[in-house]
Amino acid sequence: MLIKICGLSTSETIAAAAAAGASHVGLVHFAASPRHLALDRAASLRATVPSGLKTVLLLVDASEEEIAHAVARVRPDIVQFHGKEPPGHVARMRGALGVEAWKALAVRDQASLESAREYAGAADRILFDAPPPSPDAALPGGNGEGFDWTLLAGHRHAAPWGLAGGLTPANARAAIAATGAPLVDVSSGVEKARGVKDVDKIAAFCKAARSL
Ligand SMILES: O=C(O)c1ccccc1NCC(=O)[C@H](O)[C@H](O)COP(=O)(O)O
Repeated sequence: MLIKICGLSTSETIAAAAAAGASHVGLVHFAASPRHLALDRAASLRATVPSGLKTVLLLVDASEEEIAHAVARVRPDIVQFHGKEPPGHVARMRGALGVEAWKALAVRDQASLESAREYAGAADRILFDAPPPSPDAALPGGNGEGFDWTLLAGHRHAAPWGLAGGLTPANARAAIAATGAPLVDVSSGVEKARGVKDVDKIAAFCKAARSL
């Protein structure tokens, strides 16, 4: 089971994710987020990530120049595109930068699952996430909101994928059982306050995700 702990902002919580058996850590570079890291801070945290744990840099609707600059500064293994980036943009950046590209997509209904097919070949992984709670929400993700997982049951995926949105230590096992997700991604569900991670919740989440 692949486990991504997103929105980390201290070396202690990165170490806790590694100790708990996470496979990926996410660093958010998006000014409106309570988990936002300036590039210098993201680069210094990235340097503390143990080998074997992959670093995901999360960006939202950044320009090609901004993405190239961020990747050169932080040197992530993966860029997670969490805005409205079209397939061509994701494919171009993936080719130009030589990093893996993941695309987060909001799941509202069966049609939104089908739209993931447009990213096959462009993105290395699709993250199925909840839509933001309202059209004018400040964040497109990381809101602790879930969606109807049953939409994913039996879905024929066109690309590697993962499940995000409202996951917690208490529901991770049921979510994996319902969807067959090969990767789970959590942020709010392992926090003690908005933007502040809890090392015990990180450990509990990883234990639950590995318990099937
Ligand atoms: O975490 C943020 O602040 C954030 C900001 C802008 C876009 C995405 C963001 N987070 C994405 C994630 O942390 C996860 O990929 C996913 O949305 C799950 O979040 P959560 O429901 O909080 O577990």
